[in-house]
Amino acid sequence: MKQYLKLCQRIVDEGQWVENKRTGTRCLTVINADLEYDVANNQFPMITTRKSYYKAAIAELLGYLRGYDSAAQFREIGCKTWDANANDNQAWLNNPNRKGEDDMGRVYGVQGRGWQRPDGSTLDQLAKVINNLKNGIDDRGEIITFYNPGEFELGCLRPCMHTHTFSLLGDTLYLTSYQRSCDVPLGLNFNQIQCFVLLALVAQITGHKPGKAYHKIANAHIYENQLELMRDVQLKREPFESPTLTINPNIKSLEDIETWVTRDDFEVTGYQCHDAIQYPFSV
Ligand SMILES: Nc1nc(=O)c2c([nH]1)NC[C@@H]1CN(c3ccc(C(=O)N[C@@H](CCC(=O)O)C(=O)O)cc3)CN21
Ligand SMILES: O=c1ccn([C@H]2C[C@H](O)[C@@H](COP(=O)(O)O)O2)c(=O)[nH]1
Repeated sequence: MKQYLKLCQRIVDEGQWVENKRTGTRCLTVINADLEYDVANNQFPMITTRKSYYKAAIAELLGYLRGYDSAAQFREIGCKTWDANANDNQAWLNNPNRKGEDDMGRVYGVQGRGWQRPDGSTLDQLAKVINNLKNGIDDRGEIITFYNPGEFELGCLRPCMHTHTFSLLGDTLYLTSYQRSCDVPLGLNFNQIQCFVLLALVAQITGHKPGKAYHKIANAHIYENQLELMRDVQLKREPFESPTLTINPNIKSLEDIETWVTRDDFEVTGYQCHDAIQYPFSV
């Protein structure tokens, strides 16, 4: 939690204003942030200086792992975060590749589970990584990437947290996640949780101990219409201790994740937080 507040304060103190053409809203911006989550000791990185909707963040991750491509599928599992980008983003609405209401196109999990090869077949990146890790193999390329520049025009948004690298050292599993663009008040609250849960979950289904998750961010920003709430409200609050996360131990395979797991298979204990803050969202 301290590292999150430190990054927010750094943006407030040292950030530079950058115009953003896509949203039309300027962002106070810094380059390069490194965050770390201690999954081994179950220090669940939930924001405590405002209410965090962690179940929606986990549902979003489950949707990515299942290869969802529609905001309706995300809504069904308890996550509304893709409604705006699928249905209110003018550039996407004008894009002839959009297949209708709620379509997100070839983003995130579509690339992760069905990367298109030139011969028309598809590659399931996630299944490859999980199979290898289950068999104790780390080929130094246990990488899942959602970033496919050749298909950007087929999706509503380029992936933000775009690449996840798993590393096995003895019987401990590590994760390094890369993010190109980060909405620190809104998105990072979700992304921290997702890095943690991705490592904890993959460790559980591949039979390893989780170590640390390393989260590397290139462009970290606060939108102009979020700045006052961050600077004058959230940053004035004292954080509480991190809660812990319990994952249903019956989750044992990728197939379980694909078929029956829900956001209610994840429970947080000892979460104490300040009042909710509603940050504006830029589409
Ligand atoms: N400008 C922007 N920021 C983002 O963080 C973001 C995007 N766009 N587009 C794609 C996804 C969608 N994400 C989102 C979208 C909405 C919330 C959000 O509204 N969160 C609220 C309430 C969540 C709830 O009620 O479930 C929050 O207070 O955290 C969070 C992440 C993250 N990404
Ligand atoms: O997981 C996510 C997804 C998105 N974001 C934020 C980062 C940016 O503010 C926008 C995306 O805009 P681009 O113009 O495509 O960079 O969404 C996030 O923080 N986390």
